[in-house]
Amino acid sequence: MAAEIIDGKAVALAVREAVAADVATLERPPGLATLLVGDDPASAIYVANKRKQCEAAGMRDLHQHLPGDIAQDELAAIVEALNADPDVTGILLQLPLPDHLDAAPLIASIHPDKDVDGLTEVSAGRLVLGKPGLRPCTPSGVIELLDAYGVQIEGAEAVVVGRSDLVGKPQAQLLLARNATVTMCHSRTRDLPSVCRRADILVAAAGVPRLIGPDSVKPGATVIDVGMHRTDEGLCGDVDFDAVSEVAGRITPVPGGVGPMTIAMLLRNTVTAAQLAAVTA
Ligand SMILES: NC(=O)C1=CN([C@@H]2O[C@H](COP(=O)(O)OP(=O)(O)OC[C@H]3O[C@@H](n4cnc5c(N)ncnc54)[C@H](OP(=O)(O)O)[C@@H]3O)[C@@H](O)[C@H]2O)C=CC1
Ligand SMILES: Nc1nc(=O)c2c([nH]1)NC[C@@H]1CN(c3ccc(C(=O)N[C@@H](CCC(=O)O)C(=O)O)cc3)C=[N+]21
Repeated sequence: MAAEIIDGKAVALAVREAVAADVATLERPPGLATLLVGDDPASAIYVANKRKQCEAAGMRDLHQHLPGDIAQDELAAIVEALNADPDVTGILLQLPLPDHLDAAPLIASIHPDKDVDGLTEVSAGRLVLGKPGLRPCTPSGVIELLDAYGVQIEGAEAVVVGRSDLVGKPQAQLLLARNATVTMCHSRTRDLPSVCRRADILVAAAGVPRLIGPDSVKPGATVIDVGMHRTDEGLCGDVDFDAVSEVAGRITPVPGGVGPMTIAMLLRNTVTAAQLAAVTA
């Protein structure tokens, strides 16, 4: 039995329509400041998509394309100016940055109520403590997909492969907050396939092309592929899609799975940030 394909494009479209409806009820359109430093081609495509969808949802696109040789203190000053600017609802610093820049202090300096990527220390703390706040886009998009397909999270065995600050760690926290039994795997995990086979919900975010094969999947499990790799044959994920589809109950494709959700949740977060700003104004 082939697995049901989880259609991230369709769910993302529904989220964006709901966001546009929420934007229409706000007094002022939210403004999203995307910062793209340098000319990484993949980042340029992502940021272009974010900007296009931001405008389509009725929000203001406050993009800045900065030179690849910008100094750390210049970039820090731009973030500070955006923090202070009431027209700026959300700030997104596209990663990775060029090698001479240190991303950590820049991310840390983003005002937590404008942190639409959910990457600041305050946002991470709010997530862990179960307080309202802005959640990282990719893992919250994964939760949205699970909900859209009626996958039961409460009580489920969830295994997350990867423990990055951007994806794996917040993914585990979000699943835990929904009462899954969560296991986190990483590069030092002994016998990854046997741990993965416990999963009712398996989230692959290791950044290793086709790391997850059919021997790592319990029959009927829901498999979510966060990985994104450009190969000569096109895009692929961290999951061996063709082989795993024969075992899994549901599976996300790459492209058309988690990727579109990341952008939809960024727009959702921008509306949430506008609402947070309205409360504190
Ligand atoms: N679709 C989307 O919207 C997005 C997709 N991505 C994609 O998701 C993937 C992961 O991204 P990100 O979290 O930023 O990546 P990172 O490289 O920051 O983290 C990778 C994690 O996977 C672990 N890992 C690496 N190799 C293995 C292995 N062989 N077995 C088990 N664990 C392993 C690492 O372990 P350790 O900690 O021990 O080093 C690390 O925790 C990438 O392909 C990225 O392109 C990322 C963001 C958004
Ligand atoms: N500060 C920051 N926040 C991020 O959220 C962030 C980042 N930096 N750096 C890089 C990763 C990667 N990322 C993706 C966004 C959209 C798609 C996406 O739309 N993917 C489409 C395909 C796009 C294509 O064809 O290239 C899909 O999977 O269908 C993928 C990956 C966000 N990231």
